[in-house]
Amino acid sequence: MSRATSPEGPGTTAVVPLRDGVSGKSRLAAVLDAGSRRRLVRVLARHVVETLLATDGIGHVVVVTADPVFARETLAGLTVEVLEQPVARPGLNAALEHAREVLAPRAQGLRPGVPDPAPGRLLVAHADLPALTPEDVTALLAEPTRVVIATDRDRSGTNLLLLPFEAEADSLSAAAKRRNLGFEGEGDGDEPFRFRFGVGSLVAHLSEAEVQGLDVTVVHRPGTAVDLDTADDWSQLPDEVRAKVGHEVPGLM
Ligand SMILES: Nc1nc2c(ncn2[C@@H]2O[C@H](COP(=O)(O)OP(=O)(O)OP(=O)(O)O)[C@@H](O)[C@H]2O)c(=O)[nH]1
Ligand SMILES: C=C(OP(=O)(O)O)C(=O)O
Repeated sequence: MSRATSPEGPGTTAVVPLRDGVSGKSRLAAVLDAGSRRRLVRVLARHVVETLLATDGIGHVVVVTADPVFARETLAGLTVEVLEQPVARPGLNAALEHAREVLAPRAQGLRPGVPDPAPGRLLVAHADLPALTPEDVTALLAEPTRVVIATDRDRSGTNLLLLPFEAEADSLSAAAKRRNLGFEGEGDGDEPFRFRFGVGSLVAHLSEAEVQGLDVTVVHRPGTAVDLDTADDWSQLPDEVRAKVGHEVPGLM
């Protein structure tokens, strides 16, 4: 069941990055034609957004995409905000930076005057997690650390990432730590947590948390670990999840 969400409501803001309906799921091209891949992207994105909407503690769900028409069609009927990724900022990490820049000022004003035990948190959730449940999301939100990473099946990637909206007060020292660690192209301070999704993103995000002085928990749960990118991922899903997704995308069975 969907809960009503609004930018003014309490809770964590969830951001779901979503590609267009044409270029995604390329690693399944050998087993699925373009129409079926598009259908799959839609089915998975709806599942993730519905799961987030059904989770207590998620106050607002935002999808960031370069293809808002596809996203709106895909998510028709769901209480979700579609945020357009600027053409000048291509790629997954840039999409998330854009979303954070738009959403952070709103998050700061979520509940003026009301003490919040976990103010201004952002949850990034990939749009291709077929086994994700509200219980999984609740478990992430309940972790006591400021950063929570739900890793993927082989424990090298990041499928969900929970973090504070804002850079820590000591972000000047964060910039210095980055330079000490030999990261290139660093600024002078006031830098937020850098999104580093891509190959090896678990280690990259752990390094980023260290640079920011943020404590971190790594979570590995059946519902958060399988992002559906390959035929092998598909084979690892529980039977009931495969039956449900396979019913909607017949080419997968
Ligand atoms: N807004 C946005 N989302 C992206 C972009 N690239 C990937 N995503 C989303 O980020 C999440 C992880 O994507 P990936 O698994 O890396 O890519 P994919 O398109 O699902 O699959 P592949 O084509 O096999 O890489 C999914 O929710 C994608 O829809 C991008 O450039 N912009
Ligand atoms: C983007 C990532 O993974 P994938 O491309 O496998 O979805 C990641 O784990 O950071």
